[in-house]
Amino acid sequence: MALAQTGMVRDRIVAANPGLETEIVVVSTVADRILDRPLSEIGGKGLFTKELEQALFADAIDVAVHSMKDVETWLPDGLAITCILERDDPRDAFLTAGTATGFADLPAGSRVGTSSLRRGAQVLMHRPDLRIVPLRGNANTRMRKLEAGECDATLLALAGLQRLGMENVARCVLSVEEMLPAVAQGALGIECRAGDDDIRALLAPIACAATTTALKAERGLLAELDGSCRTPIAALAQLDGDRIRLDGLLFLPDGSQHWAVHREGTVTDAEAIGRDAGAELKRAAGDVYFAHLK
Ligand SMILES: NCc1[nH]cc(CCC(=O)O)c1CC(=O)O
Repeated sequence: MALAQTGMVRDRIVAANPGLETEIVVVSTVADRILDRPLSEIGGKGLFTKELEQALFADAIDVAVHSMKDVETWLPDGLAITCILERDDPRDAFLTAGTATGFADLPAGSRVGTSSLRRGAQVLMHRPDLRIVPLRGNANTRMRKLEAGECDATLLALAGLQRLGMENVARCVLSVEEMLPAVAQGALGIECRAGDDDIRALLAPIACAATTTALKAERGLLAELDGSCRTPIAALAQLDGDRIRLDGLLFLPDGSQHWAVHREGTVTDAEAIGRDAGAELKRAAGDVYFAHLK
């Protein structure tokens, strides 16, 4: 998926800057190498970005293409996300080798394969009778495991499937009411050295203002909470002209309890709206919740 989306972003950069010469440098990350444990156990999301950031510092690359979902809340000094592209569909897709049309009609006791705390908690919130089993690997590996019967169903970001040209494997796309996406799901961002004005200028034409605003709110919410992969959090901001609506959910990992927040306001306040929503969730869930996750 990373290679597919990097190629797409490169094509966008070249389309906006005709004649520009580019080279794709493949950098593998810890998250690519350790596939047998949940990310929440290995240590969170820096795992997708650390080696790319080292390559930026070392001048081995000039831009790093990230799924914004995998980008930590705080970036290292000297680096910046200078460009966020127009968001693809942020929703999750439901996949099964059986006959179910969504997780709502899976037989009781079915095993849903996911190593995402957010997806697991949210499935259990709606269907406490289902079982969550760990499942990692790229989309093809997960499909193979699904077909081999390691689980009865799984969930994957629709945007990722689309970038691989695999959206047809989805049995259905889950509504955001059923499965609120991860912060920034479906959005790609470009990180570069903060002072690199030449690169900034090349990227400016492909940036999306609406997505940038939505992510300010969602990432603002995350920043107020413990924005690591150990906290099951979901959030989605939707824009309508100069209005922004933000929905957030915080769960206990077993789905037995959740806290919801909804905020509306004007786009200029996006980040404050996110922070405010995050603070409300934090207050509602209480310190005990966060102590429990540490
Ligand atoms: N955690 C891996 C990851 N990071 C971003 C995406 C999906 C693509 C996106 O959100 O841009 C995925 C795969 C998935 O969750 O199914």
